[in-house]
Amino acid sequence: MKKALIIINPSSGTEESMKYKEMAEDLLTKNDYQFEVLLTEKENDAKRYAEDACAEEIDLLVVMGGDGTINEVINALVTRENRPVLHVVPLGTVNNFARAVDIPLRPQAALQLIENGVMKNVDVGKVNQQYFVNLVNVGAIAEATYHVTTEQKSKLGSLAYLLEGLKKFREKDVFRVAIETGGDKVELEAMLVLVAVTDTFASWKNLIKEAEIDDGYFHVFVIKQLTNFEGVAMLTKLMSGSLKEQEQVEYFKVKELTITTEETKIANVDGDEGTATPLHLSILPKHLRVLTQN
Ligand SMILES: Nc1ncnc2c1ncn2[C@@H]1O[C@H](COP(=O)(O)OP(=O)(O)OP(=O)(O)O)[C@@H](O)[C@H]1O
Repeated sequence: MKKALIIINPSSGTEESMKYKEMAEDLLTKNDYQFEVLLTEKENDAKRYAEDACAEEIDLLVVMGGDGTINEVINALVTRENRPVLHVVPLGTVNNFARAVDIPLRPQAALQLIENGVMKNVDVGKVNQQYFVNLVNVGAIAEATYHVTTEQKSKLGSLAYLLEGLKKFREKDVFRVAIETGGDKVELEAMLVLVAVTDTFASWKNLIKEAEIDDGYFHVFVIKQLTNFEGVAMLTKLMSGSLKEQEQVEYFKVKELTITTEETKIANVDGDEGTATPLHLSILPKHLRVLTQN
């Protein structure tokens, strides 16, 4: 019999996870899995459970939660030899990972992947000692994230970040940044540096149309100082997926890079405060197996 583990964060999103627990159990039983269910109670529980699952050579790891929970699990899986297939049931408010990998956003539909999902190998980014599957950013949006309250987040979802980010843009917080890649070094004045693995940003898919989750590259955007008018134009470009065509944007497509800022800046890694500059980034191509739709 195949072995599975279900990890549930009962506090994620609208807290409806228990409704889906039984559905997952039924589907796993029907598909010849022997399984266990573990509920998280606090930060790092999901990470610990996922590490144990690797040690026990589990075949399938079902994770029900938001991006925070998924991020913990991914950080547990990436360094292990025996990595189970990851199956995500999105229960968060933003669900960037599910959007990026084309996992249905309706939990009932996502659960069906146990039966009819296909396996996709996806890239993972490494930044200093941390791993990420979506986006690292330094500057306005990174700082905005810390000012968004839980209440704003549950009311406005990803829009809350965008609004706080725009406020920061208006404050014109510019910093000097050096981007080094393969022996080349570029120095720029920036308001925001984005390093994307996927095409999804703040819950919108196709915003970074250059990026494919399995192309083996980072897509790096350095957004230079903008006037208010340019800021609006840039947002429009961003919404149409053509950010790199904006004059105030420098774009790099690379497998590894180092980002150094004049003063230490905190980088936001997949939605959470992550690590401080300098950032050393490298891509692990097609490193994780994830269940997605046909
Ligand atoms: N039982 C629990 N009660 C409260 N917090 C928990 C519990 N279990 C885990 N956590 C914490 O909740 C954090 C965030 O959860 P998660 O990202 O899955 O949901 P979310 O915040 O609703 O989703 P999103 O990030 O999309 O808004 C986890 O990183 C963990 O620290």
